[in-house]
Amino acid sequence: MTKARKRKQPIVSSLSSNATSSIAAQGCRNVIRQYHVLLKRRKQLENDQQLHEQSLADIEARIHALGGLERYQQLSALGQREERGGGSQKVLVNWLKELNVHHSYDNRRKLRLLEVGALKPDNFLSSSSWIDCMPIDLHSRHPKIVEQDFLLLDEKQHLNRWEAISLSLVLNFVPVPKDRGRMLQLAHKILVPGGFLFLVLPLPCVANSRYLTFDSLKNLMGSIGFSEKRARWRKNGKMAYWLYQKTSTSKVSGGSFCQKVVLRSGQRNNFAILLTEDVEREDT
Ligand SMILES: C[S@@+](CC[C@H](N)C(=O)[O-])C[C@H]1O[C@@H](n2cnc3c(N)ncnc32)[C@H](O)[C@@H]1O
Repeated sequence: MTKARKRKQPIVSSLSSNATSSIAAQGCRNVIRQYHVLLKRRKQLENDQQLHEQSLADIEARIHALGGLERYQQLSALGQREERGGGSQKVLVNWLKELNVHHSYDNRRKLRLLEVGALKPDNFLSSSSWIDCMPIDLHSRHPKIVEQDFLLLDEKQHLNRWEAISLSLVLNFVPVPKDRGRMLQLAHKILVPGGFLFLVLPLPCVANSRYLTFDSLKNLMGSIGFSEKRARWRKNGKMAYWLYQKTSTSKVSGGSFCQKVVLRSGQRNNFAILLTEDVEREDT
């Protein structure tokens, strides 16, 4: 009798329990990393005066070969599954509860949360009695997720509209340091005074960057007008989480945090966040 052959599952598309093995997780991380590298390279080529169309076409083809944004999101969603510890929203909700924020809201007046980079429409379902979440993403995977680039939000329309904003694993997706800064500054502008910003980054973005340290991030956020309420990471862990509160007006001026400064040497990554001098200052 011939032995029934087991069909091999491709590492990245399988949603079976195989996918939760550490080898599969490593495979996912590798693809996600390659995707980030290609996004950065594409942005560099787009900005290059002597644009090599051939190179750009090559990058596009490689992004396409990896499966594009849809595949990237599919792999990222694997990381959000319960067996891998679930999504970061648990950390945000727990922190808000620790700060007793939930006591100020109820079914009639819920906390208005803008979730940027939402892979699922119902991440905050278990807190829906006091959180009203609007999920947005560059590419919507569900009718309830609004397809919207956060960086292109109409600032005036969103002014003072949000009591909390979540940027979980979004800043590191953005390839240009100035756009990362713009994201944080825009979040500050559209939050109500006292509003909360939840930030999640892969730990190496801060723990092993040439241009960013935990202290410099705290100062950079302070200059935008955020004070750090909570921070969490583990040595040798994968993720770092922060909760900030909008406590003051922005004080970004005089070039601090507006250009790259090497803070540490050695074998490190180039993750950086650059701010733009306050528009309000330019207006006055
Ligand atoms: C790694 S996934 C993060 C998913 C989820 N928030 C989490 O914590 O696991 C990054 C998501 O951010 C989205 N994204 C990146 N830049 C964005 C932007 N400017 N506006 C809206 N969504 C963005 C991407 O499309 C992608 O779905």
